[in-house]
Amino acid sequence: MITVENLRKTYGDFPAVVGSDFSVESGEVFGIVGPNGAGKTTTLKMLAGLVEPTGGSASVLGYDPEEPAMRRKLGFLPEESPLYEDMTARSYLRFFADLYDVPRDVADERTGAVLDRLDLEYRDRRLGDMSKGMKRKVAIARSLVNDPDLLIYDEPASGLDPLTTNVVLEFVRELRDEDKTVVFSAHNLFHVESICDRVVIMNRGEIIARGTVPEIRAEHGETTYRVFTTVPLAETLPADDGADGEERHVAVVDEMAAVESLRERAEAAGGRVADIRTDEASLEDIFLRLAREAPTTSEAEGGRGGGTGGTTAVDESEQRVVGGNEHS
Ligand SMILES: Nc1ncnc2c1ncn2[C@@H]1O[C@H](COP(=O)(O)OP(=O)(O)OP(=O)(O)O)[C@@H](O)[C@H]1O
Repeated sequence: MITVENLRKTYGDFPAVVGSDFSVESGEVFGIVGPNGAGKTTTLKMLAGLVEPTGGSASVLGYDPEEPAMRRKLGFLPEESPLYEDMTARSYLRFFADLYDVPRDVADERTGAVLDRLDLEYRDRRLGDMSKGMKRKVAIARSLVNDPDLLIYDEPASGLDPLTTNVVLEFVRELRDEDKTVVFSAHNLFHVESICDRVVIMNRGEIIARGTVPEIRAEHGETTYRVFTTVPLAETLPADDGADGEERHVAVVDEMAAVESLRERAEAAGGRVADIRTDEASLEDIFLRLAREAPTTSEAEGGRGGGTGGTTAVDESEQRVVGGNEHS
């Protein structure tokens, strides 16, 4: 559905995306995750044909993303959805239906079903009078007006309250059940961890880890073991007594060989290992460690200094949605 090879974007001499390679299979929910300024939006805009890459290639739905035909088959949700404040949700969605040549009755039914699932009432309210969460729901409905197979969502749940976040993420998960493919970005790792089939983690323009969440955890996460013994050993600390009132001591180790060593020494001291608990690193832990450790090509080249922040100038091409028209 999507193949990306050595995709790059440089703004002036600033490398926003440095040689990305990944593919997205049909029917997947694929997450691009990273902190502010990591290059997520730039990547998504290149896939949506809204930003021209500086190098490399991307194939989306079998098209070069620059081809207008591709955009007609895509649903793109920008990070900040520009909405016409004076329009009602209903008239706004019909306006987009017209642009995509979708008959109004079909569009009304399609977007109405989306808004029902997203729990949005007040469809005749002015967009300017809607809350941020309500506007986001209208923008999501807009992304589906043309019934696309592929959805590219930039931070769909950013800035929403926890309840609305859950509604939106649950909706994204359900899109997969309808054989849609979803690529979305997030800086909140919890969002990706809960709904993505596969993930790439970006930092400072580069992909620093990839795979399913369990794969990333297996490759980059440190599993630690809390080993409870019934006798004190050199590296144990006192712990609460066991349920049976038996004395307990605990040591935290990060490899099975150390667990075995504790077992042997506990037994040699007349005790035993009473319990072992495994603590798996969260995606958040892994991300923080990788981000700390990752040397960046761009840094080596002196292009991207430290820090992950930066201001994001809105590219004019974001306004293009269908064909070469300027709107939205
Ligand atoms: N049009 C532009 N002109 C110059 N620099 C840009 C432009 N767009 C993005 N950048 C820079 O490129 C880097 C990557 O930006 P991008 O918006 O892709 O990151 P992001 O991961 O989506 O961040 P955020 O989570 O804050 O949206 C940032 O340092 C940003 O300032």
